[in-house]
Amino acid sequence: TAAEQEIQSLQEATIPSAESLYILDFNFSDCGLAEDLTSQATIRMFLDLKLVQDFNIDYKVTDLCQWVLTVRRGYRNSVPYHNWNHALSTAQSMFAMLMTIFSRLEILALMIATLSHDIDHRGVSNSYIERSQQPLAQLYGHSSLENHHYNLCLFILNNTGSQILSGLSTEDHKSVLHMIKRAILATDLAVYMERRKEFFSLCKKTRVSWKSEKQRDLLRSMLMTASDLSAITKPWPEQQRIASLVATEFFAQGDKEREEFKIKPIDIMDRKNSTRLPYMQVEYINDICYPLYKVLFDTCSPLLNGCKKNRDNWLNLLL
Ligand SMILES: C=CCCOc1ncc(C(=C)O)cc1-c1nc2c(CC)[n+](C3CN(CC)C3)[nH]c2c(=O)[nH]1
Ligand SMILES: [Zn+2]
Repeated sequence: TAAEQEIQSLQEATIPSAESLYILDFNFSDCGLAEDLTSQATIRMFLDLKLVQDFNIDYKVTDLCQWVLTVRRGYRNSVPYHNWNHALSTAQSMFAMLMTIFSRLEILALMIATLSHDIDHRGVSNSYIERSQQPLAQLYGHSSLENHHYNLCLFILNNTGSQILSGLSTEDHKSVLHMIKRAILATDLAVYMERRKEFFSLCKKTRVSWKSEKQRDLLRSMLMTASDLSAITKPWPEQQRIASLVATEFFAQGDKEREEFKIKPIDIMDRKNSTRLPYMQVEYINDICYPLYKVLFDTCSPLLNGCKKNRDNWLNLLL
């Protein structure tokens, strides 16, 4: 079949180096990459993080190739923003950020979680799903989308031919699945806004030893959000391209909320507010994004600088 063909050619492909794919750059943008190169870039990240050798992931016998292609196919390219490109750029931010602070097993969990964290996203938010009483809402209640993304991620990991965790000991397997679940559920912004208070107060302490599992779990969760929102740190032209994708998706949800629920959508999803977009963006950056990058990278770092520059770029549209 075409799918088998695709796996075959990915298996046989010579995977380009990280440098030639620019996946170590914080300015990385996936919009230039052809589809098959996005799968190869994913394989390259697993190879360079030594995940394939450390966890003897079956690479030649398709497992990793099939897993990557199955995850990629799990995203809907009909959705303007929450599609495979978003998953890849989220994983690429994590890849670029992964500090030596993390163990091999944590790196494995974070790379699988970033790539799988929005799988089968429908282009609508949790609140829309809860209000429309979709089966997902009955099934999961809160963080319904994130629970769904995790369950699909688990399903693919258990599928014959894409069991990239089959080489792990029972104990490692158990803890990596736990870390993946925590990491994917952490991408619900409501969860992030709640847990970041604790993280910010922790970081205020002069010396923080990221030794306790509880603190490491918190740091992994914060890095998931920092990766998930990393589009806000990209160079201005890329930022504007992404803004129109996000607007397309958000305004479509707003239209549906007006039509189906006869309610006024929240500002960011109301196309009637599109003139206030720069203002809403400055708010979004100030309230949600900037505080996280500031604390995470208090020294001047590409992500913090990128985010700061874009706040000024949006401010300029206001003046
Ligand atoms: C209509 C929106 C177009 C502009 O919006 C954007 N354009 C570009 C980027 C980017 C480059 O990351 C990001 C955004 C952008 N993204 C937003 C998100 C999703 C992470 N949220 C959540 C949803 N929840 C509300 C309860 C908070 N608010 C946002 C916002 O105001 N702007
Ligand atoms: Zn996401």
